[in-house]
Amino acid sequence: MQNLIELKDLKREFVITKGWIKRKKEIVKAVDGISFEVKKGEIFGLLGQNGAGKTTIIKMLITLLAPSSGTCKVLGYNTYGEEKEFRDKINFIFGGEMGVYKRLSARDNLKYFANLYYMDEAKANKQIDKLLELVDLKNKADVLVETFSKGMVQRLQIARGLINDPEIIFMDEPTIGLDPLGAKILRNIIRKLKTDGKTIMLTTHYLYEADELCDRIAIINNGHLVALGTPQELRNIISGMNTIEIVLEKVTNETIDVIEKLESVRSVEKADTDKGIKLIIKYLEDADISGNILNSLSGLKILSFNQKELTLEDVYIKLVEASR
Ligand SMILES: Nc1ncnc2c1ncn2[C@@H]1O[C@H](COP(=O)(O)OP(=O)(O)OP(=O)(O)O)[C@@H](O)[C@H]1O
Repeated sequence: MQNLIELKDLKREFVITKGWIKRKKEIVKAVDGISFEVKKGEIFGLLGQNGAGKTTIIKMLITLLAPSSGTCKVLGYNTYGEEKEFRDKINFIFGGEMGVYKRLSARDNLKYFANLYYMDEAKANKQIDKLLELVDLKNKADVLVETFSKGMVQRLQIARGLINDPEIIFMDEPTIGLDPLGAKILRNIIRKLKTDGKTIMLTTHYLYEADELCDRIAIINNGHLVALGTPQELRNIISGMNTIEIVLEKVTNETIDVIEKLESVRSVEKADTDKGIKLIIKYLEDADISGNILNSLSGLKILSFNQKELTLEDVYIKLVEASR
């Protein structure tokens, strides 16, 4: 499959000044030697904590920021120096940002952005109708954006980002600040874009969202690539451990000792919760251990028993902690 994005040993530094009296210069290595490729038609996720370097990567890809060194190519062109060759074939959507005009209607906003691309009027009108339909704003097309909910504004931003029918769409936290339903609608639109053949790179803090949407995920920490793969491949990196969560009315330390000593159990954590005392038991994946655990709890009142599969969150926390 064709690579539409290529990063090779990409770096970006910022010089910041610190201190009031003794002003001192410091170098921040926002992106510190990152390499990966994104294939045509992929939904590729960048995941990482605040300050990991995600936005800096996106900004270099969309030509807003020059790299300090390394290769940063989009559609085969260098993002710095050859930006004119591909700028009209990409677009970006920043979550939570007001990239649309509140005093205009949805349709007039899109007409304005179509004009910036010198689109022919008939072609623009056709594209606008198609996009309003895609983001489910057809009924609100001629209503002022100032009356829109956050979810509607964000859907309009998606339409704005698609006005030039880009091959690649970059999205920086597209669902930030949306309620669960609004976020779900947006995720469905992103999926639809993939089926229409678009390539999408997005950043998100929501692990569930990355797991649900992305074909592949890059986990970034402190400007470094910590892991890269499909959600399943990432889960496999730390596979080998499963979790059972049990909530009990009460439990003694002796009982916890007994569970800890069971073969295959690797750790037992105790937490006081509103619902009772929760035991979080980590054990080797292949072991069939629930029967032994239940035996050691005989006579105790079990309020809930939950066998949990490994989530992307477990992987993320483990990898980010290991990379510190
Ligand atoms: N213009 C700038 N000047 C100085 N430092 C910057 C600048 N832009 C980013 N940084 C620093 O670079 C690092 C990476 O920032 P970046 O915004 O890329 O992180 P992020 O992963 O997108 O974080 P968030 O999830 O909070 O948006 C941070 O330490 C940040 O403070």
